[in-house]
Amino acid sequence: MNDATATTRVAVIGGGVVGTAVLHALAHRGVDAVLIEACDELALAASGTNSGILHTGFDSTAGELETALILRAAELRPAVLAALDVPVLPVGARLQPRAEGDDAVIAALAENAERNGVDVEIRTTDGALLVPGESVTDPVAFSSALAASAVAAGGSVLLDSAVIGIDRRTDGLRVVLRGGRTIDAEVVVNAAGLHADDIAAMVGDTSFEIFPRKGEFFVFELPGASRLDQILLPVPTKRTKGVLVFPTVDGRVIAGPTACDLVDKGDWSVRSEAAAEILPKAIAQFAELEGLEPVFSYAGLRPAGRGSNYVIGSSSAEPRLINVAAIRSTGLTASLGIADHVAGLLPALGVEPGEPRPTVEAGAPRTATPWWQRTAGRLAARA
Ligand SMILES: O=P(O)(O)OC[C@H](O)CO
Repeated sequence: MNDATATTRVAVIGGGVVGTAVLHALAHRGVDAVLIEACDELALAASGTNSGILHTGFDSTAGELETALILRAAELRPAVLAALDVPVLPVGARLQPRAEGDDAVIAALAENAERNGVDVEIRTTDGALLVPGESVTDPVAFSSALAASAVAAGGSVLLDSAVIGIDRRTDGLRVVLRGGRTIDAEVVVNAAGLHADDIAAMVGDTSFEIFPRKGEFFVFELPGASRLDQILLPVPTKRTKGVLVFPTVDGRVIAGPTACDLVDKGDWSVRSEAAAEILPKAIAQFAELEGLEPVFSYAGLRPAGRGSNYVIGSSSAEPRLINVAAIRSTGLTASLGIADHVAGLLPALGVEPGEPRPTVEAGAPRTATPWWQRTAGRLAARA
């Protein structure tokens, strides 16, 4: 697509896990679609700096759109992952009671899991909540493989293509890229993560605001034969799942994240106080971390909505723009469900997707450095 103006039925803005999942869903339904990403690689920013955990939704609030899409994603994921060469550790999670009152919280979480149809068990020996369906993946490989599969199925990806404007036309929207190229589309999907509010504002939609909720992580290498073969969860709150300790697909252990509300969408630094916020909580859950120096640290920025969560639907200012915004850290988990939901919004806008076809096989790109280092390193270099 080197022409100054290209035409597609659906333009997807944002090459994170949500945008790539939407492109994947559309391409596999025979919808002509182009993904537009500002960076020169996919899944930098929020998607490449999260935990990489695929949650089950055991603790999600029943009845919310976020929960419905997490659960829908869980139905769709096995078939998609079977076709994509993405590393996944199906290790399950454990929430250990530690304080007075935790038993009651665990009992309530187990009831919540049952409402959501998620398998959990309260271990009789110690009251721990076991969640066998939780797993760990590489979120960059996950996103890249979705995009590669989408391209193999007929979709297109434009990298290094920052969107600087959206113009209304009689038959759709014109997306204007830095450098002057344009993409004409009947429908535009706004999956721009941290910048979804900036994209919506281009059509006069100021109905939601995105702010960065920083999550810092510390990476460890365990000595000798020590290993962690489960995701360790603290008691979650509505705002955060708290400080987790979990194994990575490349054999390390990560502790984090913090949850620190910021203003600057470009601040990917790890704050000096982050270690004190993370390490005691991590050691309380996994004593083997005591005395170990982290080998790396990184910060992710969750695209949090100010007073909103999972803002998905046609913009009030311009129906042909579908916002997929305020997708917090569960976006990796819910991405396939989100994409399925977005595909269902298209017929009302005159784009009729076909029946979904099986995912076209595609490999995840192999990189010399692990995803958490590559992405954080790129962001630091750009800062
Ligand atoms: O703190 P939360 O709730 O945004 O969750 C962060 C976890 O790392 C998600 O895997």
